[in-house]
Amino acid sequence: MNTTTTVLGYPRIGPRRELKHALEHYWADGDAAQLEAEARRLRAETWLDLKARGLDTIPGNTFSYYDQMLDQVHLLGVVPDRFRALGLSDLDTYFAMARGRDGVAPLELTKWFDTNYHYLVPELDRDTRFHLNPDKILTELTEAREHGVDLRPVVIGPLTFLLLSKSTSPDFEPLSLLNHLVDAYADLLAQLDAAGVDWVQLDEPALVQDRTPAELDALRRTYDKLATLTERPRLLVATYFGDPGPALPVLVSTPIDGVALDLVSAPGLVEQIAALPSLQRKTVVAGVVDGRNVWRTALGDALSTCATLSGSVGRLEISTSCSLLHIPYDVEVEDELDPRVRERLAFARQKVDEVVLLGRALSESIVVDAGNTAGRLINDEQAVRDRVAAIQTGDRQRAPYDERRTAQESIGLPKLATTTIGSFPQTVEIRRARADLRTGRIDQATYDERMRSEIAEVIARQEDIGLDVLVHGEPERNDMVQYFAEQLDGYATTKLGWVQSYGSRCVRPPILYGDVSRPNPMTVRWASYAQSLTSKPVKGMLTGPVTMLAWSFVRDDQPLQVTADQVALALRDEVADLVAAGIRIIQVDEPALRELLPLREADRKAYLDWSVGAFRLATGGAPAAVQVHTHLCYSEFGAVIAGIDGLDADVTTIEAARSRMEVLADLAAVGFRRGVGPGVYDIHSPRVPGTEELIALIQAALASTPADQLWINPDCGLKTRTYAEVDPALRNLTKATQQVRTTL
Ligand SMILES: CN1c2c(nc(N)[nH]c2=O)NC[C@@H]1CNc1ccc(C(=O)N[C@@H](CCC(=O)N[C@@H](CCC(=O)N[C@@H](CCC(=O)O)C(=O)O)C(=O)O)C(=O)O)cc1
Ligand SMILES: N[C@@H](CCS)C(=O)O
Ligand SMILES: [Zn+2]
Repeated sequence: MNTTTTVLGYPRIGPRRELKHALEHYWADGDAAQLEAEARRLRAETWLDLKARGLDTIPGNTFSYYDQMLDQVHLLGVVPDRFRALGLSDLDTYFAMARGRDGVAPLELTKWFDTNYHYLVPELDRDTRFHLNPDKILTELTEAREHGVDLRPVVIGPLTFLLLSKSTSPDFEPLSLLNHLVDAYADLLAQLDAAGVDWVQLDEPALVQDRTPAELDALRRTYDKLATLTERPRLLVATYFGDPGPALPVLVSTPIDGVALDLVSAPGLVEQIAALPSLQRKTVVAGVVDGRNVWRTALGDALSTCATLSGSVGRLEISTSCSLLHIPYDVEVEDELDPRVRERLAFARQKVDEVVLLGRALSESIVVDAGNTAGRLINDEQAVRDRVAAIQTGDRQRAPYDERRTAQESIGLPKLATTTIGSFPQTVEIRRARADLRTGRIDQATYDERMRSEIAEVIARQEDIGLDVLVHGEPERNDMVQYFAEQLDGYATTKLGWVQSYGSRCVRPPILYGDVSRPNPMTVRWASYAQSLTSKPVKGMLTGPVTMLAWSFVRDDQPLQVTADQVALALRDEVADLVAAGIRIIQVDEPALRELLPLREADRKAYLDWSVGAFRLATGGAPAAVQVHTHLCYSEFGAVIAGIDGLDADVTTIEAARSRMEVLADLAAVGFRRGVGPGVYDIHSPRVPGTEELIALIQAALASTPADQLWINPDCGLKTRTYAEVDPALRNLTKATQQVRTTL
């Protein structure tokens, strides 16, 4: 059987974060030619590498200077007026939309489905018209041909584009622009056809979420129209991150040429494929290699899935389940990883090799090493599993809130208590100290001393600013997840396993490969040092179990719920140690609580049960007099309001500045009565909020939240900001709070 191979997308930040460095140079010195040359080099490197590895079809337009949704805004010519009015070059207009400029707010940044990648949200209104601008895609086609490579351009499909866009006119639904948008796609397809493109990939991940009958009808109309055009390449519609459910029969009833399906997150699709006769005339791109986790594929299982499918489809193409954007480039460079862990891993390059190997095995009937690593758990700790098995309901239950509230009065906080979320700016000096420790230029004692002096400065600054609850500033943390993973057994971390989070910002998700336990306290020495410098309360600062999983690559041999409880028990021990060290307030961050929420409503309750349960297990041992805080950010919270209440934290700080405090009304609606700190300072923007503006936000918050319940704080941690921004912003925050207090 002639089976071909492909991947749905590829990382673009560069194996050594070359694009990050080129972007940051450009933003500092404006040398566009240098940035463009580096981008061209990275694109060519990717295409040639994929070709050399033997991939049959190479995806195009997977490179982006910042984000694929932002590219689509440029492609469709829907740049909001406020950016056009700046009169900048195309490139600088693009970056202005991503980062803001001259007091103009950027597009909103939000999470891409249930991943840790952030996209920029297109803004559409009732007057929006599309003006196609396909130069980027066409130029890349030409560039690739110069290297002897033909690409399958990847663009976001029209449905997903509209469903992820934001309406900026009242009573206006972006979906009402569909007819105009489909015309623009028709024009695009004609131009790609004229450019000699064979296949184009339209990504429609929005189909794996619950869709209304009207949306399914829009789906049918869209692809009926696009697929009956005479001047077009062959159309591959890709869904990923789940099961398209009722959207699948609708989609395949249209005359599109192929469909890509994620058989890793939805293995049940294999049976559905067999039951859809129209697929016997189409190409099915079978996502059998997990594109978003790092475990080697069980090749024998994947092979038998492909063999089953081959009888039910017109043509089979082997692929990854989704774009490889979400995993690092190359495990081969990770020479410090425990070999027992490393041999179980496949990063993007190795996933491509797996896809190619599967293709050969099917086409040439060669035998592959089954590669099944199941049953070879490393760090198999019976004691950890026994402890999880022995968890009692009461372990997730603190004293009643009223009792806690009375016990916590001794902390002595005013109404409208002010605080920050934890991190202070990660300065060049802090990062350099960590790099110097890594390369041996300084020793551990010197590094520790530098961190202590940073903590002392941060404490003194907060006292001077007049904040009520202080933090130590998290200078010692390279990342809020990696820092803990480095200290927990059962977790590995990488040297170069960078994954793009947004724009030039990257993270190195740790690898949770076995049973998790905490050999030693992880934060106590920093927290107690900070507390020793002040009579004001210092918050201990931990990352919660759900976020520890969401921002890691997690073992897939047991339910997430069990792994979450293992991490929670390690954190519970840390909480106990912080309490024993005299810390009276402990924050357990769960910014990813919303992110892991299942894409379909039907799966959400079970998720919220275990995720909230894990948080409560981590915090359940805190005595009544210890105030537990949590912090959530990066999303809209409507769907998890009951979960937030369920966390039972004494104080919840939450992103709100950009949503104008709407979250408070949602919380009030579920009878939320514990402390709440809606962020009044949007830390995602370099802008310093003025005192009057902050007073207005605090007063808006007081409209739905009583003063003795309300906290005043920024939206999120300050690590990405500079002191020139943070210092005046926090001074305005305390000043605004004092003024509002006089009116209470
Ligand atoms: C809160 N967010 C986080 C998410 N996921 C996480 N895992 N962590 C998060 O904090 N998801 C949602 C959001 C996303 N937001 C951000 C915000 C900022 C960053 C970011 O700044 N990333 C840094 C890398 C951070 C890091 O790991 N730093 C290390 C290594 C620093 C480094 O690059 N060192 C250089 C040498 C530097 C020198 O010599 O001066 C080197 O090694 O070459 C550290 O501090 O030690 C980034 O640079 O992109 C990410 C997500
Ligand atoms: N404590 C962390 C939370 C970020 S979501 C910080 O302040 O950076
Ligand atoms: Zn945050």
